[in-house]
Amino acid sequence: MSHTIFIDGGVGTTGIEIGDRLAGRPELSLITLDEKDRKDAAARRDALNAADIVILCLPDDAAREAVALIDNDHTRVIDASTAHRVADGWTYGFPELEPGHREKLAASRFVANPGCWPTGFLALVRPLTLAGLVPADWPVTVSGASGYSGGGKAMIAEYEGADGAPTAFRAYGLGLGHKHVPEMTRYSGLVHPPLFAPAVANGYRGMVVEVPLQLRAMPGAPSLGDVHAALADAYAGSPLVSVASLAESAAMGQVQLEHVGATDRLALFVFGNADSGQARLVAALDNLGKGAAGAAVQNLNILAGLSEIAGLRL
Ligand SMILES: NC(=O)C1=CN([C@@H]2O[C@H](COP(=O)(O)OP(=O)(O)OC[C@H]3O[C@@H](n4cnc5c(N)ncnc54)[C@H](OP(=O)(O)O)[C@@H]3O)[C@@H](O)[C@H]2O)C=CC1
Ligand SMILES: CC(=O)N[C@@H](CCC(=O)OP(=O)(O)O)C(=O)O
Repeated sequence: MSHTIFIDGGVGTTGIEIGDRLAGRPELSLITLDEKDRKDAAARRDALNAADIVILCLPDDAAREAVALIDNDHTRVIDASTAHRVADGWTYGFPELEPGHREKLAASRFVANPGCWPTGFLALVRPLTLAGLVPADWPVTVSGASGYSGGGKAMIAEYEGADGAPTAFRAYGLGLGHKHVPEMTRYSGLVHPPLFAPAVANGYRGMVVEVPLQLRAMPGAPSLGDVHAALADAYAGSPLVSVASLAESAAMGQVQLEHVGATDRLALFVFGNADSGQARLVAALDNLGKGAAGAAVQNLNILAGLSEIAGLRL
């Protein structure tokens, strides 16, 4: 059976990455619009309604408009923007979130693809709240650095353009109202918003997301082994998410922005010091891979009942 797909915003940073992953797959047929039509509401309406599955790679307002242009009762939507991530009627597109979530996604019509930062954060924290190792009211912090393609065409131009004044590293989100915090809070199972301290590094793609934990101060003072076991159990057999052993992590001693390269993998590490009872949990991913395009294609595969990793970069 062939599935008709339309990528709205197909020539943007995320849209191009998705197109690359869908190319040459005989089970999919792609609707594309000419350059002159790609922002034309009538042309987009036709394409949106002709598709079995649409992937929205648009700014938030344009994504809301695209959903409003769909006037049939069957086109299924995967929205890569922030517009619908905590909206009623939408399923959060992180299949690994918790047991049973993949099945919920497979039966959904409207899927909101996670943000890149929440992907790393939730992968580290959700198994720990589920296991009761991190209490729901624990004050959690998440920090990290992202490649500048995380900011789309505008930030790429800022770093690569002739007038660009690229800096090696900049902290942002300093007002603590980053748009990813609501989805981090809701899907982690935490009662309070995590304190989120992001930064951009002068590299095109890749990100390192870190959750530090003062294990000795937590109820039951969980060990590094307890934390590692909960993560390893949660992702056992996962084709995309890996959890390094404590020994591997300790031997590695560092995680680079480029750790997974241009792939759709998500690599998790537990670092720490058993004597001080402190841990640094780290997720490495590609913001354009599992952080955006890889997740969108994984969700498309799940919705269409295809192999979950078809077209993905392993
Ligand atoms: N970059 C990343 O790492 C991630 C991005 N996302 C999300 O994915 C979405 C796309 O981001 P990204 O690809 O980075 O952004 P880009 O700015 O690179 O691409 C957005 C595309 O949408 C097009 N567009 C804007 N308005 C309309 C419209 N009304 N109709 C049709 N097309 C329109 C733009 O056109 P034009 O080319 O003319 O500007 C552009 O091609 C955003 O919501 C972003 O938040 C999610 C996770 C990670
Ligand atoms: C480096 C950088 O600026 N990154 C973006 C997030 C990229 C992403 O996940 O996008 P959406 O949530 O918009 O879909 C930011 O922090 O706003």
